Amino acid sequence: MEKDLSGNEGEPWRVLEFYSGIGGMRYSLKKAGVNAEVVEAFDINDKANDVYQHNFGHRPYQGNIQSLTAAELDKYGAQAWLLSPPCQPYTRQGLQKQSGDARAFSFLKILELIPDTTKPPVMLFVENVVGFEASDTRTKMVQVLAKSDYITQEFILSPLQFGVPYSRPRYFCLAKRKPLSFRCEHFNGQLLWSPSPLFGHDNISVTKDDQPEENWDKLLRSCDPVERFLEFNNPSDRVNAETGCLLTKPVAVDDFGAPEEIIEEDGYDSIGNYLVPLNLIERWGSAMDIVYPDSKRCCCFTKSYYRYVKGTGSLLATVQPKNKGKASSLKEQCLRYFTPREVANLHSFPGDFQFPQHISLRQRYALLGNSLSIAVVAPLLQYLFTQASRFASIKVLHSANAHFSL
Ligand SMILES: C[S@@+](CC[C@H](N)C(=O)[O-])C[C@H]1O[C@@H](n2cnc3c(N)ncnc32)[C@H](O)[C@@H]1O
Repeated sequence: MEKDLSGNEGEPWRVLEFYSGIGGMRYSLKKAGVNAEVVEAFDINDKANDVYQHNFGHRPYQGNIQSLTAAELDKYGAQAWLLSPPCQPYTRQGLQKQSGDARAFSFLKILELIPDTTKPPVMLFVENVVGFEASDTRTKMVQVLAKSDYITQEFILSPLQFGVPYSRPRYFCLAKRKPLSFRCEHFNGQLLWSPSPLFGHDNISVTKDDQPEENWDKLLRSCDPVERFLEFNNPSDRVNAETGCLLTKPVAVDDFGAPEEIIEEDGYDSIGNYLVPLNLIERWGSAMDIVYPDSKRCCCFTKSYYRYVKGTGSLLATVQPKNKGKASSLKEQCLRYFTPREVANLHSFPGDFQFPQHISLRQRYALLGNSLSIAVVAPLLQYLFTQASRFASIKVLHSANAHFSL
């Protein structure tokens, strides 16, 4: 029998959110319908913390996670830890130094504190880039967790598998401390490439080899079109090919093709801020990933979107040519950047998520690029917080939820 998502007989689960950024995990927890309270969030970046505070009314602990001690963590009495550590040590574009990269140290340090805490968390959730699953950091993580009595299930999933026209495959590790168990126990210790266990289908093949291309084609067809995620999508917002984008004044670009940030009089709400300058199209057009309002897929937005065009995210053609693609002149297609609100929409952030006014356009893109897809993380958290058997959950809750004081 499955337990509902409430914590300790109606009491919320106490959760710590490490590497909180702009709060993607916290939004996902809310969306998952988990009865949980984020008792503290941790991030070293003051701009990320400004955004988090603006939306949640609480400023995360601003400091290096590496310097936290087991005694400090004990004070929070948390039963679940959510972690999205830096991904640069594992990205294909990076040096792939993995656990040897200084940016990986804090994550391993925090995991190694688990046996030293008096009440270790009963659930953990880790998010990272594809590539992490083959790293020595992942090997060390699994060893540390196994030693402390955790069982794990790992996933590689993309928003495309949840109806969102957005390719952002990411690695996830879900861990539970025995005697807690997963709803689909026979996937313990496996790396799964399908969300089907999250929906209670435990008889479906979920390995990488079980995902033939025709399955992906089918998935893409079932996604919503990109236009559903646009904030400038009325005919009057579409840039006029003859007047709009051709009038765009050439914008100064740096050596990498990054346009200077020029904010139009009416702030970030003007479509004029997002037009791709013609001189940038002339220089970098062949490297651009272009999508249309009716497209069913766009590329992952990274933290360098708007600063560089190559491999950082898609551009939107606001004028649909007769022949899509680069055969038709890019200049006629009136290319524009996706706005930060549109990137947030593709990350499935709620409509009331906002940036405080002082966060610049580049900072907005950088913070969003570092964040995560709520459409993917929410069902994973729902799966994590659902216990397999009433017996197991009651037993653990008695030991894990004894009263804590802050
Ligand atoms: C991949 S992002 C996570 C973003 C977050 N999940 C969100 O929804 O925005 C990693 C975050 O970890 C923070 N960070 C990196 N190293 C840190 C450290 N040693 N201590 C505290 N925060 C750190 C960065 O500032 C960044 O916001």
